[in-house]
Amino acid sequence: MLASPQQPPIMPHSTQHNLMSIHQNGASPNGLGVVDQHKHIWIITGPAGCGKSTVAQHLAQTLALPYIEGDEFHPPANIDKMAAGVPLTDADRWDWLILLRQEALARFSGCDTANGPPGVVLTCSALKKKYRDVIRVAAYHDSLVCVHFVYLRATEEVLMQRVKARQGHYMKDSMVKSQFASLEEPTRDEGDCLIVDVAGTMPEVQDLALTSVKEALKTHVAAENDR
Ligand SMILES: Nc1ncnc2c1ncn2[C@@H]1O[C@H](COP(=O)(O)OP(=O)(O)OP(=O)(O)O)[C@@H](O)[C@H]1O
Ligand SMILES: O=C(O)[C@H](O)[C@@H](O)[C@H](O)[C@H](O)CO
Repeated sequence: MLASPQQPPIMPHSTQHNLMSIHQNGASPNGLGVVDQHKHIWIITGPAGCGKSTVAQHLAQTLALPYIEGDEFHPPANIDKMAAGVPLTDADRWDWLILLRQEALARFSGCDTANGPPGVVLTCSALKKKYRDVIRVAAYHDSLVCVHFVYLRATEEVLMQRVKARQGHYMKDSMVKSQFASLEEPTRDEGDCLIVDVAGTMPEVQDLALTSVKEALKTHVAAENDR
């Protein structure tokens, strides 16, 4: 069993780096009309059924960024456990979280933003603050990496309905309660989390998430310009 990783708190990266330029003509690799030298990891988080995959695919497609489906990186033992209706423990999740962090960084390795993607979109439930801290370590060794969480907020009742209606998925609605029991919603103190209400229709939620990400990037750019 792995010990719980101890990490010091991390400050939001948006105030830490120098912006290179803003495109004058609006054309940019990330589709936002903004170019900077940073590599942004957008982690779409929340309990089972909150819409992580749906939102992440939309963001990745619209912004032309690589997309990593975090659930594909669970070891078979974790999937078997969840399919059997047994909630994962912290110990079940540490290696998976580290793997996701490595996978996101791998998309940037060996490339600067002129050659590689300016960001990556990753789905990960990241239910607890200490799980988010594991992902935040991505920024420790590369000052150009910025980590942002997009938390999809919903009530337990809404997610019960959505998971119940979903066909052919190992995660059944009986697991939603335990997901909420583990959930530590991001607080303002964490500084790098966007919160998106997912009560609306799918297109509404996708638009909200996209707008939030664009706003966060603009804020990042403005903060860099002020430095
Ligand atoms: N805003 C929405 N309104 C109605 N249904 C939605 C909405 N967003 C997603 N759904 C549906 O809810 C279900 C869960 O969505 P999705 O698979 O994207 O969630 P998820 O967070 O990735 O789930 P999991 O973590 O369990 O894989 C899907 O059937 C999806 O079509
Ligand atoms: O941390 C967890 O408990 C897991 O990541 C779950 O959230 C599932 O992977 C996901 O919800 C699939 O339905």
